[in-house]
Amino acid sequence: MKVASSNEIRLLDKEAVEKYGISHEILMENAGAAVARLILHTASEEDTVAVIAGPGNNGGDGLVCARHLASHGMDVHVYLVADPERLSELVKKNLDRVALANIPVEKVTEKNVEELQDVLPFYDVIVDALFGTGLTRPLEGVYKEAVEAINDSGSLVVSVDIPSGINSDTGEVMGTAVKADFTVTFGLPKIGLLLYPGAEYAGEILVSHISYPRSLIEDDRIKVETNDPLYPPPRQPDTHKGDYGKALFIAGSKRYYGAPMLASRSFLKAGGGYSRLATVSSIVPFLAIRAPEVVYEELEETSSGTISYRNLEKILKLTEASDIVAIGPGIGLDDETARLVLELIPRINKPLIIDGDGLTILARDTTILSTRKYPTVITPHPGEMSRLTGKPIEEIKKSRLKTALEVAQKLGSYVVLKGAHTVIATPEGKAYINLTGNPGMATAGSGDVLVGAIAGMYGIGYGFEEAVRMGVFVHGLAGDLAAESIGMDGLTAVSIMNFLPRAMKELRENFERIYNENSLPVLV
Ligand SMILES: NC(=O)C1=CN([C@@H]2O[C@H](COP(=O)(O)OP(=O)(O)OC[C@H]3O[C@@H](n4cnc5c(N)ncnc54)[C@H](OP(=O)(O)O)[C@@H]3O)[C@@H](O)[C@H]2O)[C@H](O)CC1
Ligand SMILES: [K+]
Repeated sequence: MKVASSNEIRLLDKEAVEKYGISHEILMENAGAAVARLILHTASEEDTVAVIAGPGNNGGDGLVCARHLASHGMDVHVYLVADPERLSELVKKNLDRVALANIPVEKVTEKNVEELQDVLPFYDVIVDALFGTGLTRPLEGVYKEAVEAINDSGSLVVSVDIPSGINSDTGEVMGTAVKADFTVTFGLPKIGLLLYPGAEYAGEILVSHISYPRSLIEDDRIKVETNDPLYPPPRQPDTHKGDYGKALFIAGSKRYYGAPMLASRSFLKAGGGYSRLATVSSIVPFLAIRAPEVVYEELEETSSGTISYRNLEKILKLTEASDIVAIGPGIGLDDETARLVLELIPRINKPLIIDGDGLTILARDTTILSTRKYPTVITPHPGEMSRLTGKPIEEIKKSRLKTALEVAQKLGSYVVLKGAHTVIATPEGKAYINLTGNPGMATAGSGDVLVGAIAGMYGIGYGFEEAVRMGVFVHGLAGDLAAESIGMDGLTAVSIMNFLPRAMKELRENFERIYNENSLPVLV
């Protein structure tokens, strides 16, 4: 499903009216009715409802909702946090309709806003219709106090379009924000609902298309989408291991032999066919015990136990017999090894995954990617992204989508910026926000399993972009299945790896359910 910025949704809003003859009044009526429908599905008709309406169209949606709930016999009160004289004509029209339907309306100002703290707890349901995509600055004064009263109420909170106070483009909290149980968002989901902390404040998100024409919902001008799963390519019956991809992992060192094991083994667990690990000879005997199904290529090592530059030609030869190559997990930062990595990246004539220390080394000279003729994906966590861009981590965490898109464009590479939620950006300027995964996956080695999962998706036959997307999707799904089975606390990278087969089985056998459980529900 497409995910819109506030500007894009305003553009779609404008085109719905100007190109498709759908008036703002119809859009607002559908929006308010959608929120009412959710409440009628969720609460009981005996419940009492407080609608907190703000000064703009978000408030207007709230007023429409109030009218629909009242017509179902619910006990509804409107608290108008706005100057009625400054309302737009359409919002004023809906305020008049509310008054004409004898729905009590109380004006909230600085003088009486603190009373909300006392009265809101008596309502079963609170509709947060203060601000939506028109929020332009941090909430202060009466609005801030209204939000805090909503959050302190203990009632069921339903936010209209976006929790008031959440920035619809970045997910940032602007001063303060409503913590909703549900958010009904209109037209298309907003980016700020899918990026933290907005994603946490939104509660359960439901989308209502409010009669937007399908062409607007699927408009290619909108470059961000949720990372919805794609059905896996069929596994042919008469196959041999080579059919599911031959992957080469250039990884590991005397100090880090967990990473190469996790990456090369996850490739097989995700369905890949033939996994080769080129690593320092001193750790091969240990790895061979833990991962006997991986084929090992022993490499000469430096005095610090990392892969020596002397292996350059041998490694290039190995890449020729591979379908996809991954470089970096646990490879270390030894100067000689770094020189080898910088020499290999432009000369590996295969699709390439660069991860871990390989990214820290790449940060020394990202221009080497520009000569590559084959697709590349980099899989940084925010710290590695900070080294690649020179931007502070805090800034990256606040602008994950923008940073991923910028770097993908600049490096001509796919970017997987890990974290909640992981963002995938393409060199063509598209982005996917992944919805699988859970906090338990923030564990050492999780990224190494992701490398193997991406390579495995390519191995089973997805195209490169699809393999990157689906690697992220199944990695998160495996983490979710693992958490379901053993809880989040004890979730380790090995647990995630061991649930990759189950994730693939679920994907093949219960695709519809997996799809529905991991994409945004449309409110009907
Ligand atoms: N997308 C659609 O198809 C539909 C959207 N609808 C609803 O419309 C809102 C967006 O409505 P809008 O009127 O643009 O803005 P808001 O209602 O979110 O905000 C109202 C005004 O509040 C002012 N503002 C902004 N930030 C603050 C602040 N921190 N403190 C005080 N006031 C603030 C701002 O006006 P200013 O002139 O003061 O800047 C806003 O304009 C969308 O979210 C949907 O709910 C349609 O109703 C249905 C279709
Ligand atoms: K809102």
